[in-house]
Amino acid sequence: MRLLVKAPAKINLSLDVLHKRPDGFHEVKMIMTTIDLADRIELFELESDTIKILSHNRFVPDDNRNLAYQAASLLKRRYGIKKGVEITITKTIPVAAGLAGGSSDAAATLRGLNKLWGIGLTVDELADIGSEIGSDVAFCVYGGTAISTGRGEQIEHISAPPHCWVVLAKPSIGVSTADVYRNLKLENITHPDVSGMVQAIENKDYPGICSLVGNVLEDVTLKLYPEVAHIKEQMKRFGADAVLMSGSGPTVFGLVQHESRMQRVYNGLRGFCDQVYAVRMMGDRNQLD
Ligand SMILES: C[C@](O)(CO)[C@H](O)COP(=O)(O)OP(=O)(O)OC[C@H]1O[C@@H](n2ccc(N)nc2=O)[C@H](O)[C@@H]1O
Ligand SMILES: Nc1ncnc2c1ncn2[C@@H]1O[C@H](COP(=O)(O)OP(=O)(O)OP(=O)(O)O)[C@@H](O)[C@H]1O
Repeated sequence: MRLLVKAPAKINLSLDVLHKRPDGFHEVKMIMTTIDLADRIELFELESDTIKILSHNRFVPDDNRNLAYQAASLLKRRYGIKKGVEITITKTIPVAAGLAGGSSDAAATLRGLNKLWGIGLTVDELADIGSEIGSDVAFCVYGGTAISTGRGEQIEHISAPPHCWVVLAKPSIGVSTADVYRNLKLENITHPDVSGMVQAIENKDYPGICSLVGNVLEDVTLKLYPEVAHIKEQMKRFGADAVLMSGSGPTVFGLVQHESRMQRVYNGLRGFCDQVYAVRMMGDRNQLD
């Protein structure tokens, strides 16, 4: 049997770090929302007891370092599954970009294998399993829009933000999330108003959302990679309503309400950045699969 699953990217509209925890992770409070930029995961059931990863992207590992491999392996071990799977990953989401590409591939693999192998887990159970793979995986299992706390794995769903365009620009560098958290100076950060952002989203208050975007990891990545600051400036100059780095970066996103303005921002950025995308917010949970 063969199954196709969609693995959409996320952006962080707000990202706050509260403190460093004894386990080395950081306690976060953030708002994530799904966007219409997705990898394609194809699952093909194998009778032999193996997990095979196929990907044509040289930055994506094809062994047990791949988060989709880890998802399949975890399900096999926990539920004593003796069958195997061939996982073909067609990447659209840029790699090491702050868009949770690997996490979403893992989440889609969990959702898909739950069906393919007939395990019968609920979505909450799949999210719990996902959080063992990475902090962003639980959110990616659900999709939609949520407040994430803990190390990112505790999910509280909220309503979708109002429709708008999201222009994404990724400079040609990959960023290590661990490096960015390691370089964060907790005593120097200006905390974004996460609760205000929740209110603005619930009220479908687009100007409110634009005025409240904030990410405490942005300053860290901007210092490490000045080209990210340059992209931010350009995106503002071309007229995006709000501009912010997503996750640990380096992707910068701009929110734009009107299509003509979106075209201006998109075309302007394409002039000096290889990876530019114009997509829609997809912050409603029911739009997954
Ligand atoms: C930056 C974000 O993408 C925002 O959504 C997430 O916080 C990171 O999520 P992720 O990539 O799934 O992160 P993980 O794979 O769990 O962790 C990678 C590394 O980032 C650091 N890390 C991650 C999450 C967190 N709350 N605190 C941390 O300090 C840890 O050093 C960890 O070893
Ligand atoms: N399925 C996968 N797709 C992409 N990268 C993967 C995958 N599995 C493992 N990786 C590894 O994970 C690293 C981070 O890639 P990924 O695209 O998930 O980062 P990210 O978008 O910054 O994630 P996040 O926003 O959750 O921090 C890559 O450098 C790659 O080696």
